[in-house]
Amino acid sequence: MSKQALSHKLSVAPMLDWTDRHCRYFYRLMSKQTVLYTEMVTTGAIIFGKGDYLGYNEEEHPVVLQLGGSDSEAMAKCAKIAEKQGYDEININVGCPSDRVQNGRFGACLMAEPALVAQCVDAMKQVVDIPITVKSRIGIDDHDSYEFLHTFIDVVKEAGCQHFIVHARKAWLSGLSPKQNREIPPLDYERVYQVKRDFNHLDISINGGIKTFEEANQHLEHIDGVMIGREIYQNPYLLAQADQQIYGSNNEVLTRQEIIDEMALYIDKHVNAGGKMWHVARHMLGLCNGLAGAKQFRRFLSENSSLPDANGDLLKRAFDKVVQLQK
Ligand SMILES: Cc1cc2nc3c(=O)[nH]c(=O)nc-3n(C[C@H](O)[C@H](O)[C@H](O)COP(=O)(O)O)c2cc1C
Repeated sequence: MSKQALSHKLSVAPMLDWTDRHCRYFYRLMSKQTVLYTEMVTTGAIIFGKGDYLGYNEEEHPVVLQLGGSDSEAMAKCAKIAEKQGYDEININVGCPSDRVQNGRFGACLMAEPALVAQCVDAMKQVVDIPITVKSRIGIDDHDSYEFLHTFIDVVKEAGCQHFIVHARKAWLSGLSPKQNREIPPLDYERVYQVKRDFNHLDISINGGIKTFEEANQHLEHIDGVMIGREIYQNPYLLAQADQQIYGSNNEVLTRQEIIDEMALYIDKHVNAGGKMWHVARHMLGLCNGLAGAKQFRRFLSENSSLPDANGDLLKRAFDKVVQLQK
């Protein structure tokens, strides 16, 4: 029996070097319902790597592993490992344009090989019960017609992928850095809405340039889910309103002070286990954005979180600077 698909009305995008386990723990404090994606992890790292690439905190559920690869055997092997670890879903990266990723034959270049992506989905579905989903672009390079996107979805859905997250900007596979390719060429939301109209029975999420929950709710009139990346990373306190504003729930909205207190405990645990405060605090620099003292908070953390004795108390002291300015 396949496990139930997650409710993806809102998700935080997979972001390499950003959405690690500490970042996701922080986000989960603020929203119980938003779906969280890991950074992309490659099949090579999981199968041959020495690090703990799949580690996460139990509190993070619902949490999705984003996998990079295109060898169906390796993808199936990793899917099995991830399911055993307790991940709620596995998402295939068909959106990253970087050269490094293209050399490994995964990421956005796979949009040109829908049969290969379908083969991966099929192999993975044969060995796990959790959903297998795909994150893609609307097109790549000169393959930017609606038919190209339609064919991609059509072929991959036949293998049993029921949920597609479409970044509404095409990928340039050469000539632009991945960073530049997150701003150029322009977004085309209408194209993603068209996918939903044509594949009404599939779950379709939209991604790219979404900054507020008002915008998100407008998209949700056309589409099943909204994925937000950079805006949440830069302004994480936005997430504290997500359960109420997106899911219509009565979950309590944590104050920044409550978040600081919880994260101070988490940092102490991490530091006592031999970790570094900065690895957690770096994701929290934007927590006070919009408040007087936000700059001081950011600066104090940046300057002090790498000191050898940095711990949860330092986070509280950083926030005290903000509290003083509110009086
Ligand atoms: C620092 C950074 C790292 C990213 N890493 C990944 C990744 O590992 N996998 C992926 O599918 N997309 C990755 N992306 C793209 C985002 O998931 C998202 O599609 C993109 O930022 C557009 O959404 P946004 O405008 O809401 O940020 C990354 C984006 C950023 C800014």
